[in-house]
Amino acid sequence: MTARIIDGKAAAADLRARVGDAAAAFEAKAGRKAGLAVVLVGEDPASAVYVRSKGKATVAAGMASFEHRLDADVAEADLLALVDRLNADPAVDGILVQLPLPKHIRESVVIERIVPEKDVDGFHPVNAGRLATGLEGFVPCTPLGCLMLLKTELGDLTGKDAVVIGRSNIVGKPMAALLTRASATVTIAHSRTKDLAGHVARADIVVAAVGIAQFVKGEWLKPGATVIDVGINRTDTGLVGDVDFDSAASVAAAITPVPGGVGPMTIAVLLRNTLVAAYRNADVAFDEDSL
Ligand SMILES: Nc1nc(=O)c2c([nH]1)NC[C@@H]1CN(c3ccc(C(=O)N[C@@H](CCC(=O)O)C(=O)O)cc3)C=[N+]21
Repeated sequence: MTARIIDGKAAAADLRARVGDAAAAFEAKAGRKAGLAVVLVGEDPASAVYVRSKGKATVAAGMASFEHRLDADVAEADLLALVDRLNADPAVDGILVQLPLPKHIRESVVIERIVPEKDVDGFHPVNAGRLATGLEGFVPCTPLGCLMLLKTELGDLTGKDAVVIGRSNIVGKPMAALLTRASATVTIAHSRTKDLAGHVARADIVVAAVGIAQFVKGEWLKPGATVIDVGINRTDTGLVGDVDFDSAASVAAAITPVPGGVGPMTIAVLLRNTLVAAYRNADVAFDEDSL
């Protein structure tokens, strides 16, 4: 078998176009653009590239982009003061503080300072709790993008066996919560799971978010499985995912490539979350399921 390649770039372009329409409608109703503030601390080149592409995509979707760059040695208190200003700014609907932060700044303190209503990353513990308990909040962009790709690929996920490899707060845990909410049967595994191959062999859906290049082998997969590769690992030969793509593509029914899979969806969902925040914060009615 040779797997279908799930085109994340096309799916992301599709979502961005729908967000663009809804952003224009928001501006007409609210009399202002939806706004996203992105904060970058330091000069990490990869982070700078992401922040630039987020800003471009925000403007292209008809929303306002506010970029704040702080020196790598900025005091934690100064970053918190900026977050306070953004929390209070009515032109800002969403706030994203690019991670990772320099070692001297406590990420958890910064994330908890963002008001949950503007936490479009969905990293605030209040939003994590809302997802876990089925309340309305914000869901982290990468796992929500993965869920959208899975629903497009498979339709209803009820009763499907899913294995999520990786248990981070930003991908693995929220991914498992979303799949559970979608009535899949979910196993959360990780790099030290005993007989990981045995767990993967039973899965209709495999989400790899373990952060180890080409960790998941095609031989582990159930023939016909759907594979979502969240990994972005820079190697001598270029970008590779957490899945050994060539061996997996000969067993799976469908698989996301790296690049061009989950990554572009992450940015499109960030725009989606920002627009949803704008409608909620402006108290303008909106069918969130239309995105
Ligand atoms: N507060 C915060 N929120 C984030 O969402 C966040 C963050 N910090 N820190 C860094 C990670 C990483 N991230 C990516 C976004 C898009 C691509 C993406 O579009 N990738 C393309 C291109 C990859 C490339 O060529 O580098 C692709 O996979 O096709 C990748 C990675 C968001 N992150």
